[in-house]
Amino acid sequence: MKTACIQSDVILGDSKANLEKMKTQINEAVKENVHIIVLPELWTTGYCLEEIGVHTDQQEAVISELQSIAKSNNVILIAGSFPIARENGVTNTLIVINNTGEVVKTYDKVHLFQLMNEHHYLQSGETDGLFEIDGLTAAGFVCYDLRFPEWIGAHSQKGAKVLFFVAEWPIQRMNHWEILLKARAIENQCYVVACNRVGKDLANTFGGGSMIIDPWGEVVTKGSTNEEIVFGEIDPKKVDEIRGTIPIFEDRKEGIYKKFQKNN
Ligand SMILES: NC(=O)CCC(=O)C(=O)O
Repeated sequence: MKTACIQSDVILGDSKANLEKMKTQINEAVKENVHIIVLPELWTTGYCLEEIGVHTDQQEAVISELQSIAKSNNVILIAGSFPIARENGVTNTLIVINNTGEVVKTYDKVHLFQLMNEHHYLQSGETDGLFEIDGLTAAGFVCYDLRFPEWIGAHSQKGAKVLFFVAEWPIQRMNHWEILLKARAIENQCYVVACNRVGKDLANTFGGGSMIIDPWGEVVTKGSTNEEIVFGEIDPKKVDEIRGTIPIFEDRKEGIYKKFQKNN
């Protein structure tokens, strides 16, 4: 499955301009016959959290345009995350669109990142990130979720073979980004596909470095710190091969873990 991560820069608070730019980049990716395209976290608005409520109205039109793009190009979009207005506030929501243009998954970021003030402006999600694409079980997460291995692991234990991460991850913690992505691939014996933005906002410079990592922890492809499209292949058979070689899911000792948690 040929996969592309579009690690774009983001114009702060300008959904229309960001969509126009993203459409051009999606067209470029489509020319390379990709199966799956992954976009970054909050790429329509960036982290303009103080005024995020003003931008939520425009997201429905953007998502509907992406649905048409997915359908007309026969491509799956792990469409990044969007600020979505809910009853209790605004969530940072990952959207997955299949190749017939249907929204097949919405996942609200569960772990809000205090260092970037998300907890002051956003509501956290409470539901899982599992979905199916072309008969393959996958899971999607948003940025800081990467630091929570129990949460990611719960998804591989439910059958996920590919883990998608969409991010706005600052450049000063790129060593964490790379090590954590590799660790999540190895410990879950999953492909990891991670798309991070580049460029700056008022508070941060973002590091790009989008990656595809195979279930053995080998880097299939890695982006630079510049705007670019990062391409790589996912081979789901490799997941089964590696799980057959070192059967960590069979060897788990669920009873012992539960006993320890209960007694402490
Ligand atoms: N947008 C985010 O969630 C950033 C997470 C991050 O930078 C980290 O170090 O974790």
